Amino acid sequence: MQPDISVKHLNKIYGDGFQALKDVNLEIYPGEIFALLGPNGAGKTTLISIICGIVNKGDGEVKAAGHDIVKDYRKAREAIGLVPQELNTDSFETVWHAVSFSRGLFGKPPKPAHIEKVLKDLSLWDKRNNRIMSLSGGMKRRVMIAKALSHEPRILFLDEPTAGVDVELRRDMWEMVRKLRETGTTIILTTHYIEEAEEMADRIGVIRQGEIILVEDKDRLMSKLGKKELRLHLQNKLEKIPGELTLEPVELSDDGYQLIYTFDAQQQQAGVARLLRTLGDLGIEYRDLQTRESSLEEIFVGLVHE
Ligand SMILES: Nc1ncnc2c1ncn2[C@@H]1O[C@H](COP(=O)(O)OP(=O)(O)OP(=O)(O)O)[C@@H](O)[C@H]1O
Repeated sequence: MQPDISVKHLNKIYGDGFQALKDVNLEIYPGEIFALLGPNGAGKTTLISIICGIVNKGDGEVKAAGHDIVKDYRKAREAIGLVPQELNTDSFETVWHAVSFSRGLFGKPPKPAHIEKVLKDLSLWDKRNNRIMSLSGGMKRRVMIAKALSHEPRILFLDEPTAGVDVELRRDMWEMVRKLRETGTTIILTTHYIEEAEEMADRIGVIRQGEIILVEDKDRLMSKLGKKELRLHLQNKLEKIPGELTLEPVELSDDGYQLIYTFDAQQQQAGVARLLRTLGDLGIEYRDLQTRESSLEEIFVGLVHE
């Protein structure tokens, strides 16, 4: 199968001499949801911007839908929809007009039936005559996606689609992206959130300091890297970790008021239940507990120091 995106030996050095991408090789296939994960400044936006023709590339070859992004710029660009990180939605225009206009920017003739389908797929149909600025944050994000899909691209890039978005809206976005994939669109998203990649991606690429350090099937990657943390806020101070817990992956905070249990995302139930039972047996009381997933940055730190 011909990849929808093919990147070979791509380098990027910015004008100030900073090398943002180093020998990047990547292939993304039709109908995939591919998540590009990496910490701040890793080069995600640079890579996307090059593929989308917004930033000039250095050495190397990049193709979108089989078209070279330099020699065949128009065809390559036409195959791509981009939802940028910065949402530009302070618009007096109506949803319908904004989305139709975006299509026109690609030199495509009007096709109301397509715009209607996109708006319906994104649950924006009822809002088609509303001004964009009057919509909720979530609806505005949908409009950005609708604009990106207006010219019928087969590849959709979402640059940090849920940065700064609340949990409910994030789930909503995930659901919507999955639906889009069902229509056959190839989806590439960048994210800091490992949970987001976990929820949605078929494959994951990890980029760090301009290098793709890993491309892997999601399931395999998550079992390798995924860690969760349970933090117990204790009623009374502990001087040290009780002997019964020394075999567990438990740490005590410096002030003695928190026990921190770190576990593989895969094995949560058994370990947590055992820990809480042991605490009960020891009469150690806690007043609150929190769980959280490690951020990719933390996982990187773990990897780097291994
Ligand atoms: N125009 C530019 N000139 C010089 N350096 C740049 C330019 N644009 C980006 N960089 C640098 O390139 C590196 C990669 O930036 P990029 O925006 O691609 O990272 P990112 O992975 O998308 O990060 P974030 O998650 O913060 O958006 C950063 O160190 C950044 O400072």
